[in-house]
Amino acid sequence: MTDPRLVAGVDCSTQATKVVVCDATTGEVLREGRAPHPDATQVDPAEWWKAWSIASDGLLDGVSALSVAGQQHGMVLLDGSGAVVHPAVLWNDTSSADATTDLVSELGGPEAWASAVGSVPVPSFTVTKLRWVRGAAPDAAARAEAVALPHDWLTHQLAADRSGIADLTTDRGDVSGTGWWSPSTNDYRPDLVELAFGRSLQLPRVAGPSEVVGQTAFGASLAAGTGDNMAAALGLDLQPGDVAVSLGTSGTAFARYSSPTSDPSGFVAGFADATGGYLPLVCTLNAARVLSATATLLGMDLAALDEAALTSPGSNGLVMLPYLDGERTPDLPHSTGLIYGLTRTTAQPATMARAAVEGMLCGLADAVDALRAQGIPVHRVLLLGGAARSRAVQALAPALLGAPVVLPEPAEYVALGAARQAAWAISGDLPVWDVAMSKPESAVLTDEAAADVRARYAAVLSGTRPLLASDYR
Ligand SMILES: Nc1ncnc2c1ncn2[C@@H]1O[C@H](COP(=O)(O)OP(=O)(O)O)[C@@H](O)[C@H]1O
Ligand SMILES: O=C(CO)[C@@H](O)[C@H](O)COP(=O)(O)O
Repeated sequence: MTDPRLVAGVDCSTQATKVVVCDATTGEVLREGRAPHPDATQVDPAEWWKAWSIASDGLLDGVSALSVAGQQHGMVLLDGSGAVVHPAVLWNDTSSADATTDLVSELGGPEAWASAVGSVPVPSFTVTKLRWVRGAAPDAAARAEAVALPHDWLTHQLAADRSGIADLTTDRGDVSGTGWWSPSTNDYRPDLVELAFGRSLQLPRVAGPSEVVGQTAFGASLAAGTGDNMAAALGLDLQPGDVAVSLGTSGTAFARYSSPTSDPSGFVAGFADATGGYLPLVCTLNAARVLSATATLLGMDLAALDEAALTSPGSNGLVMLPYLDGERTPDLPHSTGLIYGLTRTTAQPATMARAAVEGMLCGLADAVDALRAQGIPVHRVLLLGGAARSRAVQALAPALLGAPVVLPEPAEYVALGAARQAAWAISGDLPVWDVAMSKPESAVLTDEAAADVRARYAAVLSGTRPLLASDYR
């Protein structure tokens, strides 16, 4: 028996699957589970199914509707029977860097892409992975009949009432990160699939924002689902003037917007949201894991790193370019991290801890500035994701981001947004769920000191850009 008061949301993100079961009217979280994913940039989707099974174990009794949000962009290639033909290539896999350069130029350059699909592809975009797989795994490519995103695939696995790949579905939000769908025309560009892959593929049907797209074996209705950032926007109920800065595996800055954007510089991706609107977004490859890697380097845990960064009187000119996994924004897929400004004074664990927090936040400060440059109002920043739990991040963010910062109560906002979409799908109304907010730690940087930190970061980036762009291939 299902209970219309119980809805579930799933976040199949990079590092883990998280599941929440909520009260459909209030959004109160009643049950919660999570399970980790392998630490890799190419992952067998069966691992997501395994993680979902563990994370949802014992939680689903009575759930009447379910929605899946997923990490954006991952390429899941399926054969005619729906079997996976190659490990999913994730958003943070940079193997398609050369394919990206070729594809961007073949269509006529960044302007042509921005005008066709609202975004200039970087190696995260699915379209570049399609081109890459042709050369890297020709046998798998030859068997492929359909291409799906992580949330499309998991939704398809959960739907007990589908007969094959022709029944695959996606939504506007997630499909807007493929590079073959235009948010401004709401249409696929099959010619771009052919440009990348050399032939056509079955593409999922784009479901409406509050549509029911199937039924699970346990009797719940399946909502359309969406990309993880679009789901976070729903979970936070972002309003005009709100910018979310999410510090998870990726660093993202995004806002809901009433019209499509198109940034030929490639900084701002012109995505769609999960409600029928738009979600301009800037994404960096390096966020929370910059802090965990620095903690490992310094032989500290995250709490000690935090304490050290807060007690340091400043970074004293020590700059960390935090491109530990290559970087997406700026577009430097082959780059590595860089520490600049070592002296006997700055060669201290606390200074290094401070430089790591500052470096990560400077990347996001550039992201927020890029949204401003697109005309998006930034009245306040909502800080979320794993690394927003860091007290040092909370204290440094307002001055570095140049905006008042609020902290939504720690919660799984992607999974919550998916659950809210599930409630919408079965009731026909998008419920209003309260999000409790608090103020961050008192600021430890003056605006002047923050401007200095950002100027040094910008100078090190521009001075070393040629080296970062070409080295370490
Ligand atoms: N107090 C903290 N300080 C810094 N990083 C943290 C803290 N708590 C969790 N994290 C980091 O947050 C990350 C997970 O964040 P999350 O938003 O769940 O990521 P994702 O959605 O990409 O899986 C992990 O890398 C973890 O180390
Ligand atoms: O690629 C993007 C956004 O364009 C990433 O934000 C992914 O959607 C992965 O998100 P997390 O796992 O870091 O939440």
